[in-house]
Amino acid sequence: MTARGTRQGLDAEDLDVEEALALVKDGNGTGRPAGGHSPAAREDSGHGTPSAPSLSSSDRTPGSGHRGDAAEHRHRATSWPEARTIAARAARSGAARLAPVSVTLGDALGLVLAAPLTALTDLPSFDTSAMDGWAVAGPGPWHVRDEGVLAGSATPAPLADGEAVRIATGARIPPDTTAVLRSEHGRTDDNGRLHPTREMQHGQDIRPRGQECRSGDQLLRAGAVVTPAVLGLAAAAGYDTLAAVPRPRVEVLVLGDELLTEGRPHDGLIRDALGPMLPPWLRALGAEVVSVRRLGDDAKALHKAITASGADLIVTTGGTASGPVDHVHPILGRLDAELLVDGVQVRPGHPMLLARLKEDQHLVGLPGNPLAAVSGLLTLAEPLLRTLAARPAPEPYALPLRQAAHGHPYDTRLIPVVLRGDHAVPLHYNGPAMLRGIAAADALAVVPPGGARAGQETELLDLPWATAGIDACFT
Ligand SMILES: Nc1nc2c(c(=O)[nH]1)N[C@H]1C(S)=C(S)[C@@H](COP(=O)(O)OP(=O)(O)OC[C@H]3O[C@@H](n4cnc5c(N)ncnc54)[C@H](O)[C@@H]3O)O[C@H]1N2
Ligand code: MOO
Repeated sequence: MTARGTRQGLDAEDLDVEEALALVKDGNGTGRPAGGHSPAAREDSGHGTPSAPSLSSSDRTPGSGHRGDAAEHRHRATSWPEARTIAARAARSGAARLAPVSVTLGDALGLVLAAPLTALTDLPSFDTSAMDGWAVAGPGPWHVRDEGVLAGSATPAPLADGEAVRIATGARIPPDTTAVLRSEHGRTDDNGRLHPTREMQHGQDIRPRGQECRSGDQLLRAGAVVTPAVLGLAAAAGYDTLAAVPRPRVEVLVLGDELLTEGRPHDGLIRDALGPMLPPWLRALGAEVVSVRRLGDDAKALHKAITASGADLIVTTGGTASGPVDHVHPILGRLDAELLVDGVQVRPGHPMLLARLKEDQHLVGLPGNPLAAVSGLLTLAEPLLRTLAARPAPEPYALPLRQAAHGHPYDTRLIPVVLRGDHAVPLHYNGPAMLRGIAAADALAVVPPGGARAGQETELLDLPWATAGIDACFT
């Protein structure tokens, strides 16, 4: 590690917990192309502060003989915005579209309506009292009937002029009622006659039948997201089931012989971070995760799992690069898959890929480094799943950065940030193998090639739970 790298490590450890998780103390200025650092210094760049561009190993060593590979990769790699567009477009092709299903209200939350929500009844479906009090006929004083009218009761007898009846909010209005007098606005005299204590308007506090809608009115358009409020409206309007776009079915295949599913890392083995992280994140992106399988680095098992899968989307983790046990590319080749995206000009995560396996089945290959996998998830899986689920694209938004963020010379960088006031504050620990930054983040900042100055408006990708809360997005 360079002196700079060591210094940054100490800086980070010297911060108190809040600061260490939150704020970048940077000013390093190492956003320069390869050549100025030893590879060891560049690897994770001192606790992953945004000080150095995450150049791939072949980029790092000019004249090492790998230069051609890097240039070739960059040539093939898709720009970050284009990769997202391609992923969304892949889901739009006719065969990929998911046929609408009929789901009970209990299962519809978060889905998108496949048909307009049309009222099956007038709302309210009968003239109803808006208040507790008396239904009255004509101007007061009134003679009050003995029996009152409660919500849910059958049609009450008509009122004669000068007559009143006790009525509850939501109860049917007796025929010939002219107004409802609120209980706090009526006084009964010694003879038991009811007097108004305020001036009254004709029809006051009566909700007439059809005030909100008539049977057949369109309440919501196809494409509306089913929120809790939509469930309430649908029930009120007479629905038991809804026609909705189903959640895309996703199968996760976790690759890597080095992965442990419990205990502490030991003997060169590490914990699988993606198995626990991806399923709930995919659900928050609208997917139904049908299975999570750990396949090790077994090419045959991977081939079999892909060919046997009936999922709309297969997500693999690891094995995207060109190491001896990186099987994803060779197997996609054997399967004659169409590589729609083969590498993206983004850091971390540039080896990510998107392939069409069948007309209605895609595969997103996430790199194994955990933050690189997050990058792939948001770059390729998010637009694909969102489009398959017919969800609306989030409105793009930007905030100024509190501190400068060093960019990669050619590629987009995604950097975890917290939102403080009207600024985005870049976080430490944003190296490709690190989750410490993203675990404390509210969003990812999209830093353009060349970096962003302090105060520069920077596009943000929200993390679903940061805005909606943890329960709202994992239904
Ligand atoms: N010669 C090159 N080597 C590498 C390049 C390159 O361009 N040329 N790119 C590097 C980058 S950038 C990334 S990212 C990785 C992508 O690697 P793979 O997708 O093939 O992933 P693996 O090699 O299987 O794993 C990489 C790294 O991540 C760890 N890992 C894998 N799965 C998990 C998991 N489920 N939970 C936690 N950690 C995981 C794995 O142990 C490795 O440390 O390639 C670079 N190499
Ligand atoms: O930096 Mo790699 O791009 O870790 O994914």
